[in-house]
Amino acid sequence: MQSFDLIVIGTGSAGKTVAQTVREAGKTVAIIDKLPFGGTCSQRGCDPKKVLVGAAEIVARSEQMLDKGISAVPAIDWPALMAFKKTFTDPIPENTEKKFVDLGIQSFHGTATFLSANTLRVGDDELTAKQIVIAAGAKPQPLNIPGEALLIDSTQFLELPELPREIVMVGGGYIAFEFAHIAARAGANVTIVHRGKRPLEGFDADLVNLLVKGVEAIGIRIVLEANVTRVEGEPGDLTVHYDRQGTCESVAAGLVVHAAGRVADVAELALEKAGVEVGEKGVKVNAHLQSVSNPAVYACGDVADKGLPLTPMASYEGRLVAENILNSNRQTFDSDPVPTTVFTVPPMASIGLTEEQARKQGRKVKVLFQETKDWYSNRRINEPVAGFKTIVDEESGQLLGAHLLGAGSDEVINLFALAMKHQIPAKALGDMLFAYPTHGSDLSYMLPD
Ligand SMILES: Cc1cc2nc3c(=O)[nH]c(=O)nc-3n(C[C@H](O)[C@H](O)[C@H](O)COP(=O)(O)OP(=O)(O)OC[C@H]3O[C@@H](n4cnc5c(N)ncnc54)[C@H](O)[C@@H]3O)c2cc1C
Ligand SMILES: NC(=O)c1ccc[n+]([C@@H]2O[C@H](COP(=O)([O-])OP(=O)(O)OC[C@H]3O[C@@H](n4cnc5c(N)ncnc54)[C@H](O)[C@@H]3O)[C@@H](O)[C@H]2O)c1
Repeated sequence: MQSFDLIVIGTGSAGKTVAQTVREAGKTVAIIDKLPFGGTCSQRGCDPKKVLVGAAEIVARSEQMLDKGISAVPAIDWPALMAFKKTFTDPIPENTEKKFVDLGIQSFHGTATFLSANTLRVGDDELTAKQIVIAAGAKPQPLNIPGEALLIDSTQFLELPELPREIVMVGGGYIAFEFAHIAARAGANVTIVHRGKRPLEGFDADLVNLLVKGVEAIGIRIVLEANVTRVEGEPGDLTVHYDRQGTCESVAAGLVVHAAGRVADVAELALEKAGVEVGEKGVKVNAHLQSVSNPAVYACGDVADKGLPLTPMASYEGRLVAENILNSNRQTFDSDPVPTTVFTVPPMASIGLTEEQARKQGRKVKVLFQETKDWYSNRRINEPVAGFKTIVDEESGQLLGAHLLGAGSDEVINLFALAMKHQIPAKALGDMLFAYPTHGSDLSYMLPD
C-alpha cells in the first residue's frame, strides 16, 4: 500500500489544478487517469473542436463575401485539417505528465476503483491518502436504445479520418450545433434530431430562433420533438428511427453522432465502497465541494453536482478544492456568472439570466433585443444572422444577462462578464470608449441609456 497526503482521480482541467496547487504547497500527491493524461478539453473537447471551427469560419466567411470581392470559396481538406489538429492534441499527454514529474507528483495510469473510504486500487497498485479528489469528468449519457453501439461519440467525431456525406446528430445542444456547422462547412449534409420543442434549451429563445434561421439557410436540417428510438444498419449505411408526436419517421446516414448530453463518469469508481453519495447530476457535494457523505473526499469539475459543466468552471472548482484541502474548508462555492459560447458559425454567446428566467424571478427588467445583421460591423462581412439581447435590472441598473449572436460574440461576451463580476452599472459600461470599428464598440448600442 502506497500512502500520500492527496490522491486525485482525473488529469483534466479540474484534477490537474488541484494536484499541482496542493503539491506546490509541499504535500505528497498522486494522480490517476485511465486515458492519456490531460483530460477532455485539451484532447477531446474545446481545443481540438475550435481548430476545426477555425476552418469552418474561413469557408463561411468566404461564402458570405462571394461576389463581394471574393471570387471563390475554399474547400476544407479534412485529412489535412485533422493532421493540423493533431499538432495541438498529440503533445498533451507527454507534456502533462512531464509537468507532474517535474513537480514531484506521482502518476498512475489505469482505472481507479475505491476499496474503502480512503483507499483505491489502480491496476496492481493499492493507494491510500488522507484526502481523495474525484475529478473524473463526464461521458456521453447512455441512450438505452437498440443500435446504440452504432453511434459514434464526440471523441470519435474529432478523430474521423474522413467525413461521410450524410450525418445525423442525435440531440440538439452544444455538440450537435457545433459539429453540424463544422461538418456542413466541410461539405456534409447534416440533420439534427432533437427531442425538445426547441434546440439549445438553456439559451435565449429569440437568439436561438435567429441562429436556427442561419443554420437552416446553410442546409442543416433540424427535426424537433423527435425522440430517437432505434439505429440500425451497418457502419456507413445507417438508419435513425425516431418518434415524432406519435409518428415513426426515419433518416438515413453514413454516420450518427451522439450529441445527447453527458453524465458524470462514476460507473467504474465503486463509490458505494467509499460511502460517497451520487445523484443524477454527479457526486453530491457541500458548498466546500466536499462529499456530503464522506469528508475525506472532494469532487470538482464535470463529475460534481455543482456549477455548469464547462472548462472555466472546472478550473475554478479545482482551485477551490485545493484551497479547502490546504486551509480547512475556508472557501465556499460562489461562482460569478459564467460566460458560455456555442461555437457555431457565427457563434452564440451568453451570460447570466435569460429574459425568461429574469421574468420568472419577478424582476423588473429593461430588455433590449434587436437583430443586428444590418449594423456596420456585421454588414461589412455580410453576416447573415446576428442579434443581441440585454437584460438590465430597472432598480439597480445592473446587468442581469447578455446574449449575443454574430461574429465576435465569443469575445464580446467577456466584456459583459467583466462588468457583471465587478458590478459595473450598464450605463457605465455603455459609456466606455472602445476601439472603433470593432464588435466591442457595438456594445454601447446594446445597453439602455
Ligand atoms: C466535444 C466537447 C466540446 C467542449 N467544448 C467546450 C468549450 O468550447 N468550452 C468549454 O468551456 N467547455 C467545453 N466542453 C466541456 C469541457 O470539456 C469540460 O467541462 C471540462 O473538460 C471538464 O473538465 P474535468 O476536469 O471536470 O473533466 P475531464 O477533463 O473530462 O477529466 C476527467 C478525467 O478523469 C479520467 N477518469 C474518469 N474516471 C476515471 C477513473 N475511474 N479512473 C481514472 N481516471 C478516470 C478521465 O479519463 C478524464 O481524463 C466540451 C466538452 C466536449 C465533450
Ligand atoms: N462550447 C461549449 O462550451 C461546449 C461544447 C460542447 C459541449 N459542452 C459541454 O458538454 C455538455 C454535453 O454536450 P451535449 O451537446 O451532448 O449536451 P447538451 O446537454 O447541450 O444537449 C443535449 C440535448 O440532446 C437532447 N436529447 C437527449 N436525448 C435525446 C434523444 N434520445 N433524442 C433526441 N434528443 C435528445 C437533450 O434534450 C438535450 O437538449 C454540455 O452540456 C456542455 O456542458 C460545452
